[in-house]
Amino acid sequence: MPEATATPARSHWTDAWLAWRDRLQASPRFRLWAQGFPPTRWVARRRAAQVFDLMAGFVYSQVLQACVQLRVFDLLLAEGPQTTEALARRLQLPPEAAERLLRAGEALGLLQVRPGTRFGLGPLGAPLAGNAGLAAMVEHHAALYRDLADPVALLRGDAGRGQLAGYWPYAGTDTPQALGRDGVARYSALMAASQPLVAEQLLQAYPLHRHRRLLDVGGGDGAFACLAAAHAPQLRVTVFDLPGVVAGAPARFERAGLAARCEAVGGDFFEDALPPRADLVTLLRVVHDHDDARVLRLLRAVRRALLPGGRLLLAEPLADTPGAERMGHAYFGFYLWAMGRGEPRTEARLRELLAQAGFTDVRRLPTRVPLQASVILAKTLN
Ligand SMILES: C[S@@+](CC[C@H](N)C(=O)[O-])C[C@H]1O[C@@H](n2cnc3c(N)ncnc32)[C@H](O)[C@@H]1O
Repeated sequence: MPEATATPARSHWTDAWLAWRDRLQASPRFRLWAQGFPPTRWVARRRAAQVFDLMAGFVYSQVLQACVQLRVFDLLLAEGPQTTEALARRLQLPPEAAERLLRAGEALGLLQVRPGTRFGLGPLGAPLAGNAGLAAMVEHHAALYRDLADPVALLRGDAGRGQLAGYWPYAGTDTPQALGRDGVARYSALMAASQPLVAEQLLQAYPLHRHRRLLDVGGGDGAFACLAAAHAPQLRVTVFDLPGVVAGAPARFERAGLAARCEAVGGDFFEDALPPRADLVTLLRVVHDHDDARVLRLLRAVRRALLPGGRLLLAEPLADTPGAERMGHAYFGFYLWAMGRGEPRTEARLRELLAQAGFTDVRRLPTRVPLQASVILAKTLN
């Protein structure tokens, strides 16, 4: 391996103070003292619990995975609290194994012990019950979990093409148009199931009633197109995505009774012209999948597709979102690395890219749960 040429690190006036603080916090004697000293005791306990949670988080995720795969939350919502024995029979688990899972779920707030030694939904399990989008998200993490088994190999690129890269095949090819329906079916179903989580944030943040023609770029097989058309009865909607993906859209439009106002166009948004004359373009969970050069190409194509003064709505989880900091660089940073393309971006970085692509009046619109999606609105100059 060629030796990396290291740039000498610049020093800063805080270095000496921070080095002293680091040495202090790393010292076992100081830790013992801080754990016993009343004013610092609570900080020491909280830090210890935070470190433990980082260490054990992968176990918690797999407890959740087991509950979702076994449909524990759906069952408890439909049938109410149940004893361990009854649940063991329903889940087809040995009673001791069911007890282990249920107690773990209780400790994580997913389940709750109810009177009569029965288990019911806990405060974190209840929102998952009956939520097909969240369940699909949790289940597809099985692929990422396998890729993360050796995180250093993943970072060094020694692990080869991983499971997640296979899940999102467009991220590993320069000819995504060639992907057939089979290759895109799994992720398209996941996106359709989880799209309401994004749409509910976006439609609350930005009413669509002032627009006439919406183009949903990278819009999958039309899940958002349907939600938007149902939300705004005056709107005509075109969904643009890879041919293998949009092939499923007409049937969705028919089922929703929206075929008269919704249409689907297949193509590669890096190579093909986008359908013109939209007064609103949406890019939902699309930009973070691609590197800066591709994003610029896409944004310029979007600008060309918009009528003068048209708007772009970009919705995706942003890095450095207050209150959801871990979601950006930690979760999406590793997720997209395993996928093989893309990166989480801050609002500031997206603003730069939008300005370079010829957009103006860029605003972040408040959303109720920015963890699910942040929304950025921009206007075309021409
Ligand atoms: C993460 S999914 C988001 C789907 C949808 N917007 C949603 O939020 O449910 C990204 C979408 O971009 C599409 N896509 C990726 N590369 C593309 C390309 N070069 N041309 C057209 N669509 C592409 C994918 O097929 C996929 O449907």
